[in-house]
Amino acid sequence: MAEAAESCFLGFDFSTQQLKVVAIDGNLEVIHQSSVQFDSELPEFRTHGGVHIHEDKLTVTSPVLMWVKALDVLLERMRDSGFDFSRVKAVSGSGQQHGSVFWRSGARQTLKRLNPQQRLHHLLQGCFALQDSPVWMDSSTADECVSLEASVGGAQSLADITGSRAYERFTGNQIAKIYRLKPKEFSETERISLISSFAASLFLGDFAPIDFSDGSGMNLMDIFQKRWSSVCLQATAPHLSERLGELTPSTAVLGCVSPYYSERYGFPQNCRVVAFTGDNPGSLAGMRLREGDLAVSLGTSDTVFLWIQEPKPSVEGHIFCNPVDCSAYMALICFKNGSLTRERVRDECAGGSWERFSSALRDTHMGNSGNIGMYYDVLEITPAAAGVHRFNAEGHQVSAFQPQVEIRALVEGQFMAKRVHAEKLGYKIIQGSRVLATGGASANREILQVLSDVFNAPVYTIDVANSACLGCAYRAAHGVVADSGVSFRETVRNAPEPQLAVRPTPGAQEVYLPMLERFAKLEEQLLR
Ligand SMILES: Nc1ncnc2c1ncn2[C@@H]1O[C@H](COP(=O)(O)OP(=O)(O)O)[C@@H](O)[C@H]1O
Ligand SMILES: O=C(CO)[C@@H](O)[C@H](O)COP(=O)(O)O
Repeated sequence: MAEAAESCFLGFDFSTQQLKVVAIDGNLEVIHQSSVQFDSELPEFRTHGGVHIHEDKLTVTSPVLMWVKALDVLLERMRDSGFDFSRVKAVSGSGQQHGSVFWRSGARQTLKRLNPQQRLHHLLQGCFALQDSPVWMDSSTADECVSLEASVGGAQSLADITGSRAYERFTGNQIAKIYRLKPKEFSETERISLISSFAASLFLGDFAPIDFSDGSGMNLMDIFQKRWSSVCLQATAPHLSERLGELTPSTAVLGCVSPYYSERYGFPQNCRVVAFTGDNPGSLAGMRLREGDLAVSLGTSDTVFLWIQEPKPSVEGHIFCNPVDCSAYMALICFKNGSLTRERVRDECAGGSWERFSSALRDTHMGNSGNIGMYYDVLEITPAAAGVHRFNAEGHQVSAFQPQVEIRALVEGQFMAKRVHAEKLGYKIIQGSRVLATGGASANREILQVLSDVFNAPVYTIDVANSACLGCAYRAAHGVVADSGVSFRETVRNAPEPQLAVRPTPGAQEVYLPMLERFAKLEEQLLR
């Protein structure tokens, strides 16, 4: 035990709005947490919510050097606070899913010869063919999606191969757009990484492979064979397999950290780098999800995901390879209008205060007297709809609600959409079902109460709001023993269990069952 307390594992998360890290010791106890907010701490990149929304309102990118500089700042801050890097046995991490990094020819040589006297963002400034990386919020590739689906025989055929029909934010469609609109930059590109494998490359000092789980979010990988689908690659861009490199199991050790980290920060030379993955797969690991549980992540995006054994891809939602068990899968639904929409309504109806936002939820009743709202500030993913739509108890569209009613309508509407769409994918709430909540908004008890009431199930949380970081610290610890046959479940056996946060209010089922039916019909009506 004493020896275990001496060792340490790091989990990083390059998410939409910030870079975060969690350190655990060998007993899996959290010993350090830190973060760098992109908008406020790196203002020179002029992002809003970590991104740039372009004039067409569909193209959304982030400056790649902002992520690199955030890593400089985070590691320097840890060193200056006395963090002992010499204890770190392994690092792993995650990134917002689907985003892509285009490395310029020659970048690999630069990565292999990093001068420890200099900051990474100076060393790597010439390394990117595209300075602005497409990210998951982008929805500018509708044409590429149509063309990819047509080339494989339709949306369901594409889902049968890659786990998802064509989605605008998925990396293959983003690559096809860059190939079409920026042929010069594309031809200068030596390697295309996901944000997760890009981050792993920074630690490795070499190009890191894309892992099976995050690779499932590209519309390019055959999720059953766990290799690139040649028909999808050909439909996307020429010579793509060389540019994408190999795929790797999500539990693989990729190598040791670059000497840069030993010399600059004091990492041991044999500190292992375990494959990085997507932030939702990282959260699945951090929440120690069990079959039957439903996870709800309330970050910049809202997502709902589950552990599944027998995947049945459909034209709604996504199937990804499971990040901790190679024989399993995970199903995921993504909602683009998550925290940023809650923040807008908080600012307009609660004077910018979460406390007043929460009071409004406490002071209004379940079911909101029959008022229902759907808030799609930006073109939604699930369902593909835009605009704000409010309906009164008689089902008539109205132009405004009172502030308190607006707040409840937003939160109830967001959670009813999650339940309706999860049930469409076959998820059933049964006796003993647990909802596991994570992400920034899971710190808000009143929001969790609405979640619990709408799902009529108890909601659990873990101590660390960033389950992706924690999950990747666990994955780092697992990676060093995975080769000797130890399972992830075995590795995290003694980690703290999720704790009960709230139970459904008595009577919730009677209120929400009829309301969910109304919500589903109104949503269908809206789409028509
Ligand atoms: N008390 C709170 N109530 C509701 N939402 C909150 C609260 N505190 C933080 N948040 C939300 O959490 C969001 C950030 O969540 P996080 O999971 O860290 O995002 P990401 O990982 O996508 O960068 C913020 O945009 C903010 O709206
Ligand atoms: O697109 C998806 C999942 O398919 C998003 O969930 C991104 O992975 C962004 O994650 P957050 O930064 O919101 O956690």
